[in-house]
Amino acid sequence: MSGDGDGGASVRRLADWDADRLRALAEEYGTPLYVDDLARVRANHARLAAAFPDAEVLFAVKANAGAHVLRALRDAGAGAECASAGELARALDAGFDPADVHYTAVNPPAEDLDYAVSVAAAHPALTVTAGARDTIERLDERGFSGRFCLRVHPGVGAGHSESVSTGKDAKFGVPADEAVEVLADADSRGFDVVGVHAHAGSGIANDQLDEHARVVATLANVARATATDLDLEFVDVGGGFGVPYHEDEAPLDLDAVAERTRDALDGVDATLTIEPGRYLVADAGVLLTEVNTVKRVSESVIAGADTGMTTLVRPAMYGSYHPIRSLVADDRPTEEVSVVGPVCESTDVLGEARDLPAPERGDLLAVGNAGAYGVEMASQYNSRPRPAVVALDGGESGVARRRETLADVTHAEDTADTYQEP
Ligand SMILES: Cc1ncc(COP(=O)(O)O)c(C=O)c1O
Ligand SMILES: N[C@@H](CCCC[NH3+])C(=O)O
Repeated sequence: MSGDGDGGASVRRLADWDADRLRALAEEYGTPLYVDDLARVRANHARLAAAFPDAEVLFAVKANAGAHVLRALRDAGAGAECASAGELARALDAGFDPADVHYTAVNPPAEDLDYAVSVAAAHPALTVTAGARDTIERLDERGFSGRFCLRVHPGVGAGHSESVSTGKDAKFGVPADEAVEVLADADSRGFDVVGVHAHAGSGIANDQLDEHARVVATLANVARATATDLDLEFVDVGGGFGVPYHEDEAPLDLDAVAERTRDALDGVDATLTIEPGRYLVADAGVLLTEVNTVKRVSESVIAGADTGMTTLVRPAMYGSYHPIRSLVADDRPTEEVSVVGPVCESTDVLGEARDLPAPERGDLLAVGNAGAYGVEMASQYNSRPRPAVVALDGGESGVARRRETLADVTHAEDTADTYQEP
C-alpha cells in the first residue's frame, strides 16, 4: 500500500495493502473498522478522468457518502450524483458547486422533493433528474422551473446480479419510446430541459459492454430525436463500472468502455456525463474485523468475527464475494474457513470456504473492496452500533466517522414514553 494510492494501477488487490499499517490502525482505532484510503480514491478518479477526457464525472454519492470521500472527490474535480435529499444535503455540505450536482430522484418522498426544489430555487445551476411522469407533475406543482434531465428506461440491463440491474423491467425511468413526448411535456411546463439519463445497472463487467453500448445508443437516439426542439447540454450514461472482487478477476477495460461509449454516442452533440460510484471507492476501502470464536463443525472451520452483515451486507444480500485476508503471521497451516458474523441470521457470512491460516481467537482479518456500498448499507439490526470509519491519506490517518454507541442505537426513541401513549 503506497502513499499515492498505488498510482495508476487499475486495480488494488487486498494483498497490496500493507499488513503492518492495517494492524496498527486496528490497534489504534479498534475493530470492526472501515478504512478508506483517500489517495486511492484520487488515483481511481484520475484514471477514470483520463479514460474519459471529455466527460463530466459525477460521483454517485450512494456508494460512500462520507464527508472525507466527498471532499477528496470534489477537490479532484468530480461532481456529485445524489439519490436523495440526504445525499444532496451532504454533497452541498461537502462544498460541491451546485452546477456539478445532479439530484436523481426515484419516486421521491414529498419531503425530498420539497427540499430539492428549494435547493434548485436557491441554486439554479442544480440539475434535477426525474424518471416518471408523476415526478414531473409533482415538480411542477412545487413551482420548479430549473434545470431538468429525464431518466430513460432503456430496456437493457446489466450489473453484477439481477438484483442490481436497473435498465430492464425495473422501476427506473420513462420507457425510451415515450421519452421524446415526456421531454416535450417537461419543456412545455417551463422546465429548462438540459439532459437525458439512463443507468443499466451496477457492476458492469468486461463481458457486458454490449449492453452498456445499447443503453448509450438508446440515449443517443432520444437526444437526436429531440435535437431540433431542445438544446440538450448532456447525455448522462449512468455509472455501473465494475471492479474485480475475486482475486483472479481481470479489471474492467476502461479504455474499451470509453471507446464503446463514444462509438455508441455516434456524434451526438452534447457533453458525455458519467456517474460512477463503486469504481471510485470500492478498492480504496477495507473492513477490519477480529476473530473471537473458532469452531470446528464436522469438516468445516468457522471463524466467528466481531462483525458481519450489519456492517457489510453485500455477501448476505447479493451473495457477493469479498476477498478476505488474515493479517496474522503466515506460518500457520492453511484451512478452509468460513468467516461469520455475530448476527442471529444464517446468512450472516462474510465469506465461505476461504483458504486462510488456521484461525485463532484474536486474529485480525481484512475484508477487501469494502469502500463501496459498505458503511453506506450498514444497519443497526440486532441493536448493533455501526462501526467507525478511518480516513487514510499518505502517512496520516484520522476518524472520519466515530464508532456508534448503544446510545446511538436508541437515541431516536423516547424510552420513557414507550408503550405509554398511543
Ligand atoms: C442512477 C445511478 N447512477 C449511478 C449509480 C452508481 O452505480 P455504481 O456504483 O455501480 O457505479 C447507480 C447505482 O447503481 C445509480 O442507480
Ligand atoms: N448496492 C449495490 C449496488 C446498487 C447501487 C445502487 N443502484 C451493491 O452493493 O452492489
